[in-house]
Parts: sequence; structure tokens; C-alpha cells
Amino acid sequence: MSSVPSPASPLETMAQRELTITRRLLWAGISALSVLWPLEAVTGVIATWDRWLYPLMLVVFTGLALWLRRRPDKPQVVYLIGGAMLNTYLVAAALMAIFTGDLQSSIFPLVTTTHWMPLGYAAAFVVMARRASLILAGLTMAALFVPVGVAIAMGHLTVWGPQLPVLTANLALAHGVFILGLISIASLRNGYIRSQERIAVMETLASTDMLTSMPNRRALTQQLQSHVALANRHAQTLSVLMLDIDHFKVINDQYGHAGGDDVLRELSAVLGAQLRASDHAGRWGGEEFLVVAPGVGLPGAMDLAERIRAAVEQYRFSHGQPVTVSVGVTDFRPGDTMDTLLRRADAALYGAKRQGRNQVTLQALP
Ligand SMILES: Nc1nc2c(ncn2[C@@H]2O[C@H](COP(=O)(O)OP(=O)(O)OP(=O)(O)O)[C@@H](O)[C@H]2O)c(=O)[nH]1
Repeated sequence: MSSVPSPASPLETMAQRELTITRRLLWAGISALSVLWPLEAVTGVIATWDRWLYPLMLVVFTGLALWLRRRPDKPQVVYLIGGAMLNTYLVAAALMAIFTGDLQSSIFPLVTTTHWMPLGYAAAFVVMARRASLILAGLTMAALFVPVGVAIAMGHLTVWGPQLPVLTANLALAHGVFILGLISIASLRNGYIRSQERIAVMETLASTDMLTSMPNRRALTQQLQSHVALANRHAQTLSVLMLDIDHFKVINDQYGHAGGDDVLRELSAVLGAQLRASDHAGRWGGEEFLVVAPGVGLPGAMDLAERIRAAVEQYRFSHGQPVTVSVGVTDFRPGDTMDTLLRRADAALYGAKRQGRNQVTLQALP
């Protein structure tokens, strides 16, 4: 009925942004691994397991990035495999460094793996609901710090010296504070989504007629204003039809206000069925409707008006009585404003009423 392009909902935009961030995170991971693997190998500091795991992760992340390009509709596969792989690798690598070595041999892999762990938490907060990402980050932290804490408490890791308890406490605090920061950002994001949703609902309410669900006068005014501006700038054709139900007061008097409301609702459906996707129609007020037809000249507008008039006349309304409409038609003239156009349409409608109603009248002159 109306060609107003529906704006992307806030949730759609968020989903697209999440996809973009996921893509960037994957390519950042691929780039980081492409640098770290040769760098650590050449300098001889690479951990034994990383000789195999770095290339394996490189292959998996590249595969996930390509999958995301082919199937952007199924990002969950990427979130699941990518997130599980990164978190498992980091926790396993840190535990291996602690439990299989001493300070001298394991400090490098321990520090490097633990300072990548916040990436895993952050990625989860980007793509998952706050509660799920909080659970995942908490589990990841617990998987690392609980076994190490228990082992330290039981005196199993004395080979590390006094540095390990301090390092563990420091890391646990830093990771905890990082997760708190992420929770704050996630709260801000949720608040933003909710306010965007409320704005979208309010915009729809502000531009919709509650009785007929058609665009209301405010929405039609905006449409007409922008089409008048386009017609003036690009010399485009534009026509306006103003419709009014004949003797509507009598319908109200006979069938009550509710009966009159039913007629308005049914008429809006009859009207909508006659329009093209490029036409804009709505309730102008009371029992008056307006059609804005961009790209339609006078002959086309007269045809449309006659089609609408005949469709209403033939329609069997639920109160069982015939209903007719009078239609005033005019087209855009160079230099027209919205007001001059509407005045002509109104004058044409007045002419149709004066000449006996249930007819279409053209107002070609100013
Ligand atoms: N049921 C209902 N009636 C409405 C609504 N808005 C306006 N009306 C009624 O529409 C009627 C319009 O009456 P008039 O302006 O005299 O026009 P008419 O009876 O259609 O006569 P003509 O236009 O000259 O053919 C009034 O009785 C208004 O109360 C509405 O939302 N619902």
C-alpha cells in the first residue's frame, strides 16, 4: 500500500554489527597467529604444543572466516567452534605451563596464554546474551584458577617459588576486573537496544492512524512534502487524490459510532487494494483519505480515482448498506507547494460533493 522503505530494526542492525565484529576478530586472530608462530619459532621460545596448535588454529580460524563469508545467516557455528577452540586452548596451555614446568621454563607460555584470555571473554560478550557470556567467562576463569589455587594451597607447586601465588592472584584480579568492565559495556548496549526499540515503536505510533492502521496525517504530510520537493527539483509528475465518504454522518447516526468505525476500517482495506506499491495512502482526518501518487500524471490519477470510487460502490460493507465516496483529483504544477496542491485537491473534492457526490472531479486550474 505504501512504498515507505521500512528501516532496519535495531536488532537487525545489532546482528549485522555483531557479524562485522566477529569477522574482524577472526581476521585479527589469523593475523596475530601468522606473526606469533614464525616469531616464536625463530626465537626458540615456542612451547612444544604450540608447534602443532598454532597451525591448527590458523587453519580452523581461516575456515571459520570463509564459512562466515558463505553463510552469514549461520554465525552460531563460528561462535561455537571459534569460542570453544580459543578458550580451551588458552586454559589448557596455561595449565600445562603451570603443572609441567617451573618458573624458569614456563613463565613465557603462561604469561602469553593468560594475557590472551580476555579476548575470549570479550568475544563472548560481543556475540552472546549477557548472562550466557558471563557464565562462559566465569567457567573459563574457574577452569584455570580453581585447579591452580587448589594445587598452590596443597603445596603441590612449590617448584615455582613464591612468585606463582602472587602471579595467580594478580591474574585472577585482572581477569575479574576485565569481566566487570565487559558487564558494564554489555549493560550499556542492552540499554541502547531497548531505547532504540522504544523509539521505533513510538515512531510507528506517531505515524499510524490507530483506527485503520493506515499512515496518518503526519506521515502523509511528510511523504507529500518530500514528493513536492522532488517534483519541483526534477520536474517529476505527481498527483494527489482527496477522498471523502458521502453522508457519513447518516451512517454514524444509523449504526452508531462503532458502526461508522467499521466502515472506515473496511474502506481503508478497499482503498489499499486499488493502489500500487509506489502510492502512499492514509487517513487525512475524520472520514477523509488522501492518496499521494508520485510518477502519476492526470490521466493515470483520474483512472485510479475512478477505480477507487467504483470499488467502494461495489463493495458489500458489513452493515449491509451501500457506501460511496467523492474524490477530488489534482496534479503537480511547477512552483506548487504542498499547500497549493492540497487546496486544489480540496476544491476538486468540494466540486464532486456539490455535483451530487459519488463521483470524481478534476481541479486542473489553480
Ligand atoms: N465513526 C466515526 N465517525 C467519525 C470519525 N471522525 C469523524 N466522524 C464523523 O464523520 C461525520 C462527518 O460528517 P459531515 O462532515 O457532515 O460529512 P458527511 O455526513 O459525510 O457529509 P458529506 O461529506 O457532505 O457527504 C461526523 O458525523 C463525524 O462525527 C471517526 O473516527 N469515527
